[in-house]
Amino acid sequence: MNERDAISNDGRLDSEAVRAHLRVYFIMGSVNSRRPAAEVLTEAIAGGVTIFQFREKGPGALIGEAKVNLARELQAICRDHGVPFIVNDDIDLAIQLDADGVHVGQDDEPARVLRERLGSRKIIGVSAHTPEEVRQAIDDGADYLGIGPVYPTSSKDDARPVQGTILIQNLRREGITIPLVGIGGITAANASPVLAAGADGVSVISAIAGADHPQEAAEVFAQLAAR
Ligand SMILES: Cc1ncc(COP(=O)(O)OP(=O)(O)O)c(N)n1
Ligand SMILES: Cc1ncsc1CCOP(=O)(O)O
Ligand SMILES: [Mg+2]
Repeated sequence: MNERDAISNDGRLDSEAVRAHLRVYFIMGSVNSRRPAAEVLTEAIAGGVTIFQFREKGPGALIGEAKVNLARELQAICRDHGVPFIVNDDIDLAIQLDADGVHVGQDDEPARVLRERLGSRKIIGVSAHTPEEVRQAIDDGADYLGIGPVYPTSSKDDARPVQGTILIQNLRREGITIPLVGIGGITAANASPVLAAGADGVSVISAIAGADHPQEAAEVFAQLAAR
């Protein structure tokens, strides 16, 4: 991530820069693609991915040194292209790699604790599924939210019930302005209602990682999210 991009003069993250980075939020680990993750990520970034989350999770996921090595490889690609590199769940890995931020869910460490550990210059994203979880995450100092699953997904075994775009819509109607993305089953064909509901971007795994042409897939999301 370009430092000047998201850090304001007082050293805090600039919320509008975070919002801009959320437009095309690509998430991937080694299990999400039949091709090498580095190839897929490079192509996806060429297509317009604006932020990347390393999510090494699920059956067959790498562990130990192999996981760290893949994370380093993907982080280097992100760095070369000015794309923020976010680590899912594994806070120690994020600290070890000096990643740009972390994404955590409701079963992970709360944002308030993570802020203590990571400081003000790192991006902290939190998954939220209810208005209460949204309020708590904001109080705890989250920089952005991941709201979903919007549509059915086969990329997360323990996903919560599908909720459509209603929570996103309601949050915006209530005047909640925190940067947020929709996640879960989002494709080029169904992304528009998520953005129309008030999401700043769409977060996807399979629609890019599983695409025959990740660059073209990312280009379509980038066009839809360009506003
Ligand atoms: C952008 C974004 N939103 C939501 C999630 C889901 O996080 P979580 O609920 O912690 O589930 P896992 O991804 O850890 O299985 C996410 N990863 N990214
Ligand atoms: C990580 C996560 N959190 C809620 S749904 C989901 C999976 C999204 O993957 P896909 O874009 O393939 O549905
Ligand atoms: Mg998690």
